[in-house]
Amino acid sequence: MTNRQDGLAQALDTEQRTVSWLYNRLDVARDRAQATLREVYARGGTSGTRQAMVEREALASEQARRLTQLNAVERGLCFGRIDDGEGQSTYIGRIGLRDEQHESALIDWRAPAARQFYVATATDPGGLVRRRHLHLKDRLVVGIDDEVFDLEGMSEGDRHSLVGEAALLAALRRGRTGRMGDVVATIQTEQDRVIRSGLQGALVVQGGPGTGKTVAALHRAAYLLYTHRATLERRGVLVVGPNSMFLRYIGQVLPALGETQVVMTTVGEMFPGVRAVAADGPSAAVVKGDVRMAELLAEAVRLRQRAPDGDLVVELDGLRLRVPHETCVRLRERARAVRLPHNMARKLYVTELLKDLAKAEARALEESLHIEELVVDEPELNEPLDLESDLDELDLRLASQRLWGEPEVRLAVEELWPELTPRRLVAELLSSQATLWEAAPMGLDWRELLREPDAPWTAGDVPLLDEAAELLGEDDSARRVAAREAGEEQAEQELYAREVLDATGVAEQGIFERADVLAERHADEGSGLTTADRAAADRTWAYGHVIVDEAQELSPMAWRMIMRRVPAKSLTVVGDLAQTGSAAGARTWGEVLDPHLEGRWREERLLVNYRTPVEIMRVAADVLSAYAPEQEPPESVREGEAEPRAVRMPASELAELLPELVGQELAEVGEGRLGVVTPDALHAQVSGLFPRGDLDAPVVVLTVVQAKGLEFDAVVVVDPSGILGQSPMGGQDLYVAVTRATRRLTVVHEGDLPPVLSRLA
Ligand SMILES: Nc1ncnc2c1ncn2[C@@H]1O[C@H](COP(=O)(O)OP(=O)(O)OP(=O)(O)O)[C@@H](O)[C@H]1O
Repeated sequence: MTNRQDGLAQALDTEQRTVSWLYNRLDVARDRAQATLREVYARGGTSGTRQAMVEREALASEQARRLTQLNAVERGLCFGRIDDGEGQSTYIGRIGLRDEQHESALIDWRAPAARQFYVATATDPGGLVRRRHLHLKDRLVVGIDDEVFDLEGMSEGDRHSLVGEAALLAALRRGRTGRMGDVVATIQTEQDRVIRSGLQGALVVQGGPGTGKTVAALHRAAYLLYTHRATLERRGVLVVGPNSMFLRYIGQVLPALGETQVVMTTVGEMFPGVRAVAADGPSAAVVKGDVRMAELLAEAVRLRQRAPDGDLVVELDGLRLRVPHETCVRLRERARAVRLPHNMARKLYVTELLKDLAKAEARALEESLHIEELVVDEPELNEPLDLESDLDELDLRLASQRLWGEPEVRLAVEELWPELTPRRLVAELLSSQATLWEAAPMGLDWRELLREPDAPWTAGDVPLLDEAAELLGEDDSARRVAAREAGEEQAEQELYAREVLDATGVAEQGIFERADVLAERHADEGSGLTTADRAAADRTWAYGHVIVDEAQELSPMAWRMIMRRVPAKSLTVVGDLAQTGSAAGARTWGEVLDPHLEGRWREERLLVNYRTPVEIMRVAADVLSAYAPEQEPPESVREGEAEPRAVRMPASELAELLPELVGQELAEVGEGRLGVVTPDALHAQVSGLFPRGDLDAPVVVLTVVQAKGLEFDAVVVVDPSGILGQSPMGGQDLYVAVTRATRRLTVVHEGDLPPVLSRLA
């Protein structure tokens, strides 16, 4: 055995001992959590005092959460070690663990003490002499990578055990599984800056394809939850992605980091009860996303607050109740002046109108009595009646209540100031040429909006529904009373919770930070709902932090909706302006963010591409310089195994030749995954050539919109000219398509290759 092999064997042996011991600590922690859970359940169901119940619930859910977390970190529990010049070693892992003496044995990757593992460089080692990556298979240490910052500072023994292969490159060479994995072991310094950036304010992460924007944003979510758990568990974290396929692709990253309480959604799903299933054409998308749609909707609501053409006349039991036109106008203006949402202002309007109708009823009654000409002997009874002015407040209230029960009165109110739901307002608006014409501000091409009344909702409609909900408001007085009562209850719950923490000693174990968090979790006693569940179901939920991925695709109207979800304006905005595919999307970050944040946002740039090898990136750079010359392509971190190529294939032979080509490519990537990216128009036809597959299937056929944010070992781009021509952003679409591959790229074309791909000719 050479000295070096000897050193490696020794190092593996040493690390194995540490790692086995750490797994043992993990098992002990799990057993303890399980035992506590069993014990809590054994104490019975809903019997006992309220305090006992709260105590049981608190312990049970907390231990269950802890167990989930402990189970999630089984794979790759410990992945790194840093050594300082004093001979001190620190192990870094997915979770923090302590030894029997309560001394720290494994440091959570998010803790400040772990930071040096990610940021130390040869020029600025920050006191480290070595950084070591540990590669585990199950619980076995199978490999070690060392980076030495100070050879002199290391002991003789350690110098012998030095091992080196860049951990990052090893991670990047791994075949894709169809799901994004976490990268805790290999976070790069520029990504670490993004991940650990403060919670306050908005952080924009701009970077080319494959620069790790998504992965960094997700690790940032885990970091923020760890660092600000009290705030964020209470308010929740929302991740907004471009489509449900993408959400499935990234769905395992946070659970693998032990974080399960994050709400993930798309713009099309952000209005509870509505699922956007259709897509808008580029022109309609631009108009729907235009910020002037907010004015149009506000005007559409005003148009639903009508005054009758002449006087308001309601026929009731043979009486004609007449409210003069001017009175109706005055009532409407008074109700508008309170500046409440439509449905709330309606209450005021109806109350006032009913009073006027009650007076009108009295007048009508009086007139009818006069007509009958009551002649009585007693002279004082022959005085003209004045029923209207005889009505006092109580009479008016009673009369109003009675009138509100009359269908004729309801009908009249429905005509003048109807109660509206967002869906009704938007559906009726978008299918009425006359209303659109009347409500649209100058210069907005409202004709693009026209559609059938029962047309399915699109993702572009969802921000309109949300805007409408704001303008209409809901009558939430009952909910507010309940909330006030719940607030009183909360104080009581907190007291119980604090007692629980003290009594059980759980607080000392550092599992809970705050009694109010615990109390809030139990305010929903019996429903079993978590913060994430409650937040996802509530349109008006105010999140503690929002992460928007592929943020360049969002329209100004979608931004208005997102900003409503995060009043504290604590956001991570992740995207690439060079990949904007939606005609309604962003051209600059300032243009979409300044209206909400007035320049109060900071930007980090990621410049290194971890996905696409140099050879493929050269092709992508040609596309970028033709269609978005102001944008810089990122620099690839590695060389590829194969030159990208173009294959000519007549459309008539696609059915036969494409599966053949895909088969060859699949054979090249072995266990890896392959994505076929097509123009929208070819998607159905090409999909039909392959067994239907989701992300885990070896072959997936996608449009560019669906492929956004995803990656595959091999990519076959079909009909690049079709992609270029399918929308005003076709150039950006082609850039997205050719940057999805981690190893191999093939472009299939029928006619001449578009000039931007001439490198492949
Ligand atoms: N530090 C890292 N260690 C290991 N792998 C990494 C690292 N950073 C990024 N990667 C890998 O690079 C690939 C691209 O990352 P990601 O999808 O986050 O990029 P992106 O910038 O969001 O790309 P796009 O703009 O195309 O959506 C992923 O497979 C990711 O796991």
